[in-house]
Amino acid sequence: TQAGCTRTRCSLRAHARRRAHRPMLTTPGTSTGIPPASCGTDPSGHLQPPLASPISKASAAAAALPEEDCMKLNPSFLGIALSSLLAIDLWASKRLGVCAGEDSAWGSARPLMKVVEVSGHGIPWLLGTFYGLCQSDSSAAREVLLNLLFALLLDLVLVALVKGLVKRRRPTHNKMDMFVTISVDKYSFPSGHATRAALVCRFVLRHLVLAVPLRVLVVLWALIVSVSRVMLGRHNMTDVLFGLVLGYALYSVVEYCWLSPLSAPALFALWSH
Ligand SMILES: CC(C)=CCC/C(C)=C/COP(=O)(O)O
Repeated sequence: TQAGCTRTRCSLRAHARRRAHRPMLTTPGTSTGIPPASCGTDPSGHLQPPLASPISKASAAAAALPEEDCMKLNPSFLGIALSSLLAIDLWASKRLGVCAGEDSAWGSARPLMKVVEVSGHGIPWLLGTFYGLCQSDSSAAREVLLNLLFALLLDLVLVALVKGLVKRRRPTHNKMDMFVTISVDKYSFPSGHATRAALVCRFVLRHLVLAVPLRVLVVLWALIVSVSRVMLGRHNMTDVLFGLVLGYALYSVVEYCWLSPLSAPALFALWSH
């Protein structure tokens, strides 16, 4: 937004300079010669005399510009809505960070929340899947586990890319005492735990034959992992919500690119005993 404003200001100044050095051939106010009511021209279409205050000077400069430029000066509805949403997000996330420290309101639950954190961490999931893959003796199980491994790796890469692009800092109340992190994990958008939780949840529900109570437990686990990110103060709510959406969508990509002995014979040959 800052860069956008600076660009708009520069373009205003450049426009104003060009106009000052140019004989007026058309009616000022629009490039078509029709004066817009909002641009500070008098009814005959001439510029109003310059005003004393800096704000008035800025309005006068804007008045000398075509209508499109005047419109750029107005803050957009989308911009205001987005800033308000982010402000609410920061405020609510701080209030919900009840396990952010030992001295927080629910500080005694912090060790339990950290166990939940490890249950959604990339390392146990990667190692567990890899171990399962080495141990499996049925080709059907190998296919599922190989695709889970592919999904987990894809998730790690995608989250790292988005974190590196967005560069949103973790909440100020977060203590950086997380179990194994990589460099982009100093950023918080999106939550890697939430993406993984949604992805694994969809994957497990689709490919494992489980009794209903176990299916409910899997969904509850994904929800608890996600909520715990905000409670631990690791994330703002929007990081987690976006993470859940991303993980859910990522599963569709995995399903679309499903690896099978037909589509990736070399990969399956590697794991066949
Ligand atoms: C080092 C490996 C293999 C994974 C990193 C997992 C991790 C630390 C993700 C960060 O999650 P949040 O974005 O939810 O804090």
